[in-house]
Amino acid sequence: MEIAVPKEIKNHEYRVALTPTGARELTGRGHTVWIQAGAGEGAGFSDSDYEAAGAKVEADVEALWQNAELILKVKEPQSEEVARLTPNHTLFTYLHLAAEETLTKGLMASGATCIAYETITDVRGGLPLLAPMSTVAGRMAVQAGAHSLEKAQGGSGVLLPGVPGVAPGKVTVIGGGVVGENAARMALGLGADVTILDKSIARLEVLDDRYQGRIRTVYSTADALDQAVKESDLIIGAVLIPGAAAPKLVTRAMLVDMQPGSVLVDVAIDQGGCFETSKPTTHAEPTYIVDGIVHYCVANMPGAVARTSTLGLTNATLPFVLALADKGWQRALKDDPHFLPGLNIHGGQVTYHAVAEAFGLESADPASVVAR
Ligand SMILES: NC(=O)C1=CN([C@@H]2O[C@H](COP(=O)(O)OP(=O)(O)OC[C@H]3O[C@@H](n4cnc5c(N)ncnc54)[C@H](O)[C@@H]3O)[C@@H](O)[C@H]2O)C=CC1
Ligand SMILES: CC(=O)C(=O)O
Ligand SMILES: [Mg+2]
Repeated sequence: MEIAVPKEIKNHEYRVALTPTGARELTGRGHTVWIQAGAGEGAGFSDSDYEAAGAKVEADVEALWQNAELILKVKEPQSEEVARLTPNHTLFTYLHLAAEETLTKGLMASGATCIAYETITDVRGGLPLLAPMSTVAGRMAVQAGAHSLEKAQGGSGVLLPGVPGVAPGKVTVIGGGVVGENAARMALGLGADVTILDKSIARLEVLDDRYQGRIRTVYSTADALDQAVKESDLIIGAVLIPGAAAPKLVTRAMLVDMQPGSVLVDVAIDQGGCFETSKPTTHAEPTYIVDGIVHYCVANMPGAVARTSTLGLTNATLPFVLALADKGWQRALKDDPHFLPGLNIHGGQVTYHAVAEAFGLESADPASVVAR
């Protein structure tokens, strides 16, 4: 199969979708890998590293896309990339479509087959291609939040660990999944006073058992959210309803109850965000202030630590990439019931129910699409 790996073009996105190690696996099975010149540089891989793995380096981005059957990316296609997609392409990347109507319609119009990393499942009910980047983003969320609390960033001037004789800052994490647990672990490590809110009792049980009372667990209700808003120096938004737009859990009206200079880090921004006042930001300008509250809403947080993130992401994606290359998308999805929910768009139709629902569209059943 002809496989292309473009250089990412989203703001400050330095990850790459395939490492030289992955390229070697593919070329060793007889596939042709085209890597855009410089695509791996941000993650520490040179063009010659890819050439040594049997890949071909292509400087002409139009030719790269035109000749490919399978396109491997990290972030959702930007508008100039959507324009390059055709019905001959299978695109494998993060999509987060429920928050992006224009992108959804653009991908439908392209006729391409679009498979999203973030909706692939596993036997334990997890999201194995989201998890590694959620781990990174959760860990970064506390760094970003702690920095945003500094006065020069518009913050309240609270140091999360406190000092002897001065109480630590309070951190509330809404959503105790992969992002939430990793954020809580980092906040705990810093010495902050940490609470996790979740709707899942089973998840709260796991966290309670794992952290033995060092992290407070609270069932998420409107009352619990009101309380969190009044008390917290830093709130991290980490909820997810897979594939769907995030629920707005903190409204603008609630911000008046927060201490001025407190910080909201909305990691769930890639699914539209869980604070009413969130809007996507970039690493170039990560924060803004609404009603005295600092908001950090970067939709590609792991892009900033591209070396670690690329290695973590590609470890998880490689088996799926190999299946797509060896079998073609239809067989690969048909053979694996956990890969099948990755199919978000095919032949102009949305094939993921929560995405279709977000925009009032009809969805096609992915199982019948792959059976065709
Ligand atoms: N901004 C960025 O760069 C990145 C963003 N993310 C995003 O972070 C979000 C969280 O991802 P994961 O932790 O992997 O998901 P997850 O599925 O592991 O965890 C989500 C948690 O939210 C809980 N939840 C759902 N609705 C809730 C509610 N109303 N109140 C309280 N808890 C609720 C669930 O029970 C679950 O425990 C996703 O939107 C993901 O796409 C992930 C990586 C990078
Ligand atoms: C999950 C995601 O959107 C990212 O890693 O950028
Ligand atoms: Mg996005």
